[in-house]
Order: sequence, then C-alpha cells, then structure tokens
Amino acid sequence: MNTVIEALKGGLIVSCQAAPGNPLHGPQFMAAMARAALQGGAIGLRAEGTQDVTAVAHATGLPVIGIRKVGSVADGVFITPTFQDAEAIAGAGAAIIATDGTARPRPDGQGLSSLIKRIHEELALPVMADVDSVEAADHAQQAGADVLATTLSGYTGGLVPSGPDIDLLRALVRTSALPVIAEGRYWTPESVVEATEAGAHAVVVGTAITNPLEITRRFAAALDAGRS
Ligand SMILES: CC(=O)N[C@H](C=O)[C@@H](O)[C@H](O)[C@H](O)COP(=O)(O)O
Repeated sequence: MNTVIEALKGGLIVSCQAAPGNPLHGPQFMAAMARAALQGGAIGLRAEGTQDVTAVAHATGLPVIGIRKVGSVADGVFITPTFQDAEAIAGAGAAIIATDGTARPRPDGQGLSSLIKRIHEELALPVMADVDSVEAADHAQQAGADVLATTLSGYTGGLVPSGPDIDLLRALVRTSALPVIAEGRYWTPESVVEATEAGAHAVVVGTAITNPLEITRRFAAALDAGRS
C-alpha cells in the first residue's frame, strides 16, 4: 500500500471546503479550519481548489487529499474530472488526488483508467476513487485506483439520504482488495466509530466539522420542525 494512504489508517480526515457564497469561502478561512482540525486530532485533510489545497497543506503539514470541483453535483462528473485538474491540484501540494470514480461519462471523454495512469506516471501520486456503488468500485479498482471512498453514494440520482451509507462501506470492504475510506454524511462520533468497526481504513468528515452554515441550518430546521 502507498505509504501516505497507509499512514491514514484508523484516523480522522477532515474535509475543509467552503463553496463561493459561504461566508467562510477563501483560503484564509480554510487554513484556520485546517489548523483547528490538526489541533483537534485530524491526521489528514481533504480540500478543494488550488488555493485551498496549498493553504491547508502549509498551515498544517498534514497530507491533503486534493480535489478540484468543476461545476456542481448536478453536472455529472465534477470532482477532478480531467488530467489538467489533477495536475493543478498536484502542483498545489496534494498528497493524494481524489477523482470521480463513478461509471458516468467524463467531460473530456477519457476513461478513468487513462486518467489514473497519467496521474501515476506523470504526477507520481496515488488516486482515491470517489464511488457510489460496488460496480463503480470494481471498475475503479480495475482502472488502477489506490484507495476507494464512498463519497458519491447518494449524489448520483434520487434523493440524498440523511445518513451515511454504511451498507456500501461494508459491501466495498467485503468485495474489494483496496482500502476503503468512509466519506459522506458522517455527522456524529458514533457514526465514525461504526465506520471503523465496519472496516473503513479511515473516515472523512466535512460538513459536520467545517461548515457552520450547514450546521446552523440543521439546528434552525430542527427548531422549525419542533414548532410545526
Ligand atoms: C458530494 C460532494 O460534493 N462531496 C464533496 C466532496 O468532496 C464534499 O462536498 C463533501 O463535503 C465531502 O465529501 C465530505 O462529506 P460531508 O460533508 O458529508 O462530511
């Protein structure tokens, strides 16, 4: 196993992301989030965009899973869709490149295996495949991915569930030879422990730690629901 991926074993990875429109958008805020995550016990980070990847890496020295989002979840493949995106994120200091590992067509028409091959050969970095199903995970493994993550479960059709997809995590742990990272809608300490007990190599938590806008919305919505 790649040494950076090996070093993440059993740990908490904190995703520090704030999209435009979020008052915390910007590398200075993400660097502060990353420092707080480090002090709190994170052993790795996930960040989006060249500025944020560089900022959080420099602020902490932690390994960063880097992505570049092009468009949004509604656009199909949007997490590090092309080699040019991966190259930019590698140049910004990412230790691992994460990319969409679903079966959906990529915007440049390239297959996942040729993207992964180029990342390995030209950037010398490991690749994390963000998948949504066992089938996608099988394909990503055959395409040469170094690590799988459940990141895109719930985001490729239908309603987004409220909780994490522990069933997919279990299925991937059972069927894949690769390490599997639990990611997506982990909101409680109990759920990250459950993921680890289910065999997750590590757990990524984003919104619940680094997105006060969404955290506030959840509290406010709970009060609204209680009143109605
Ligand atoms: C679907 C999608 O766009 N996921 C993104 C991937 O990087 C992020 O927006 C998530 O915050 C991240 O996966 C962590 O998950 P959560 O924030 O639920 O802990």
